[in-house]
Amino acid sequence: MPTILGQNQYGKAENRVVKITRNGATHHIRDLNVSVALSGDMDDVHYSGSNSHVLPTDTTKNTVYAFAKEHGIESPEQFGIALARHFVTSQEPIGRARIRIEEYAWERIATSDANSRFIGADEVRHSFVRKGQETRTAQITYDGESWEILTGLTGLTVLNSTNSEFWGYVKDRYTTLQEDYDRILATDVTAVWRHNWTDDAQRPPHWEKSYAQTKQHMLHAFAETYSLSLQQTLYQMGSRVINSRAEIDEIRFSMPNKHHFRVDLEPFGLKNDAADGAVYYAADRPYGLIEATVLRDGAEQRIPVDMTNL
Ligand SMILES: O=c1[nH]c(=O)c2[nH]c(=O)[nH]c2[nH]1
Repeated sequence: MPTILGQNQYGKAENRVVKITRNGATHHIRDLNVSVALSGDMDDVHYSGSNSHVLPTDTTKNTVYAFAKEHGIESPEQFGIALARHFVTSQEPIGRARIRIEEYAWERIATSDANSRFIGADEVRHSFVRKGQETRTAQITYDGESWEILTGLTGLTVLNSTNSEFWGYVKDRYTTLQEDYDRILATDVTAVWRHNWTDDAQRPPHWEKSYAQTKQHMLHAFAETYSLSLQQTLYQMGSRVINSRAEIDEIRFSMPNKHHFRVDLEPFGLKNDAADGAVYYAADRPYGLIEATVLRDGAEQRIPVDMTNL
């Protein structure tokens, strides 16, 4: 049977880069996981094994580390842009570069008052604790002409202990779920959003500020929405981001409904009402999985449906 080569890409995945920047005794840390995928005129290496167009994946790894040293890491987006531009513009056969980045956040360990009497303040400026919060993600794609910058986060765990109801749903012969007028709403937010910056001729967004504020808008919308379903909360979070951030046209969410079931304590003669402060069983699986994209009116839907399940 004759065959032909379809879509293909290659590169080094999951390069773990930790960059320390020293400002006197105060150090700064950026901790990234960077994956490179290159594509272009790669027929020969697949059909005949000729490597004449192949920049080794080992070289792409080295480039990631060298760029961290040479250019620093101002933001995952800036770093990904520098890398993608380099691969596409320096290698004739490479027409497209996709850089995926996860960033792990760290925060400084605060000195205890007792210790600061014994050690200089400077001595603790190099100690960090990994933040238990979200992982930041980025995917940068460049075809030599235009950019697509997808930023996101995963593992942002949030919980409302009230202001959530779920009732009025379809009931068929298999429905056993009781309507609930005061439940816990908890989820691990995974989100990916697309910036409308595509053109080198225009000034890019301030990536650091944009990320921090987008996350805040999501958190505020989660906390401030009186929820009748997780779907409604998701939509409120997306709308808040689109309405508040002019640089973002599209955002996609994947949010598990982390069910908390009120425990039946009647056998022990105990009431367990939400209104009095209840005891819940936090189930880990199965979980409802609510996923949707929220778009600026008129914008095109471009974030792939499965982008949030990588
Ligand atoms: O917010 C919810 N949305 C649903 O679609 C759903 N389905 C379900 O059983 N519980 C919930 N909760």
